Amino acid sequence: MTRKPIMAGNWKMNVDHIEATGLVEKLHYTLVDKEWDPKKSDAVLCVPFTDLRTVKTLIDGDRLHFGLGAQNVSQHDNGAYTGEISTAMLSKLGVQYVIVGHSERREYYGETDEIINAKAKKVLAAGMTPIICVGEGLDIRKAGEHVEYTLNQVRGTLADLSAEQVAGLVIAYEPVWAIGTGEVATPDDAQEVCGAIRREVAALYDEPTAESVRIQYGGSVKSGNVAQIMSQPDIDGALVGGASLQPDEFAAIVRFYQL
Ligand SMILES: O=C[C@H](O)COP(=O)(O)O
Repeated sequence: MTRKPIMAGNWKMNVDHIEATGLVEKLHYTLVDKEWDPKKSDAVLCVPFTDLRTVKTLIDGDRLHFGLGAQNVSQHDNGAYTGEISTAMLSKLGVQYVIVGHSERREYYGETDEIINAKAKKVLAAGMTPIICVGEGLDIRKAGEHVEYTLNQVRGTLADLSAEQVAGLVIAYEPVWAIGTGEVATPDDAQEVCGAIRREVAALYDEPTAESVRIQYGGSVKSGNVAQIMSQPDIDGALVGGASLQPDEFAAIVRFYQL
């Protein structure tokens, strides 16, 4: 089984909808210049809610080979949840991927594995693909408990999902201490946990499901370290923050196989 690499740019709370047009166009032209082959890697743009419509219009109008992603969603269907956005609203806009449980959502907005699991179920029910984030903080890493801690998050966030659902989704392993810090996990560190996640999926489901699920690494991924990270057997892509705001950098990450 060969898993198609998936590079997702998480713009976080950056880039308004006017700026988004320039960023997407620059990224597109850089990739065209460098002869990116979209059959070799998926490129997904996870943009702020207010940019979704603009980016979707560009993708459709210019037939760009980018997947469209959101960074969060409500676990509720509709109703009195001021400020929230539903899966139905996202799927109507043509969103294909939704990041759920990013460590910033866990840390600043109190998202638990139960909430993230509920969100993932809603995303799947709406026909979109969740990118489920897991990963340990520095204290857990220092205590040497990072594998068990992360696997616990995997079990919690995948609870009650079917093998078929898990086979099609994306799990992003992001050690919190490596996010936005310039401190990248070594390829071996990243592989240790990504390999453990795949074995856990095999134990919870079966081998074909584990072979099919795509596992990303995230945390200070740049053009200079992506090739080494991607050379690891259980790493199928990257969830990229800061470097996804720079068209040259993100284009190089998407074309990691040519570096
Ligand atoms: O979602 C992306 C991650 O939080 C990684 O962010 P970063 O590439 O800026 O370290």
